[in-house]
Amino acid sequence: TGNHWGYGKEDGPTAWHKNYPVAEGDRQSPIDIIPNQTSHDSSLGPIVLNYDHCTSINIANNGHSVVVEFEDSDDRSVIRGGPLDNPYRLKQFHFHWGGKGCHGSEHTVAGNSYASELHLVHWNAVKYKTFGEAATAPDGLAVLGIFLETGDEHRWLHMITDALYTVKFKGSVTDFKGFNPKCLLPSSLQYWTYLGSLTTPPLHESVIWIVVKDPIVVSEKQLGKFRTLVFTGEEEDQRTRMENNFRPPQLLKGRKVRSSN
Ligand SMILES: NS(=O)(=O)c1ccc(C(=O)N2CCCN(Cc3ccccc3)CC2)cc1
Ligand SMILES: [Zn+2]
Repeated sequence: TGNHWGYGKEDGPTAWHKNYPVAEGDRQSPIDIIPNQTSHDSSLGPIVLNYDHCTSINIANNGHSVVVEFEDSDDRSVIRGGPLDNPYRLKQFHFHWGGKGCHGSEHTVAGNSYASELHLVHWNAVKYKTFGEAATAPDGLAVLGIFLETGDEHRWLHMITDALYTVKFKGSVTDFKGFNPKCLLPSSLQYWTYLGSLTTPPLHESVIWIVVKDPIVVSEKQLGKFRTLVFTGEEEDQRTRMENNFRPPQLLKGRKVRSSN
């Protein structure tokens, strides 16, 4: 029906262009990042995150991923520096992941995928009045991408995974206050940056991507809890496990990927 989209055979990434022709545009995401083909740019300063007064509101299953939303009515939690000309306000973060033992990141590095990818979504509230308006502007959004690889248990991820049972079904939302996503970042914020798009419909070409080079490590058990979510609503008889909710890499089409030092 209508603009319904998903990650299945019929409604997945290869079909999105039918309802969202920009899927075949010149600045689509994700991409395969080939480190020795990126250009090192010494003018690229460090990424600065001011999340200390961030206010998480809720955690939700939107039928595509699990999303933690933030209060974004002022500049209490922003990202600045690096390739950004303005501070960008934190709006939400969410994850993309694979099936058991499979990989599920969206960006790949020299053809290699990670188990999962965390996206911290920020919007340019200096130039635009609302997130929705920013989401359609070429410099409207800044998304910080963090790779997750499996290994030892992550000491703070349990704060997310312990809440997942409350948002099993599409459309479920529960309170989720006092969570600061700074605890999900690797120690080094060295990054690659390029101009791209949302990786889900409507695929707006409005994202300045900042992909952090170092992954964080989470356990297979923690990742398995994401797979207890379902794409479908509680009222539906079909229970489709939420996994492989990632778009594969798109053509670079001549874009430059810059590397911080
Ligand atoms: N994977 S990702 O590229 O990091 C990514 C980032 C943001 C979203 C997101 O928040 N979306 C999707 C499209 C934008 N719309 C804009 C909007 C429409 C109507 C009223 C308000 C905002 C909101 C929902 C999705 C994916
Ligand atoms: Zn995403």
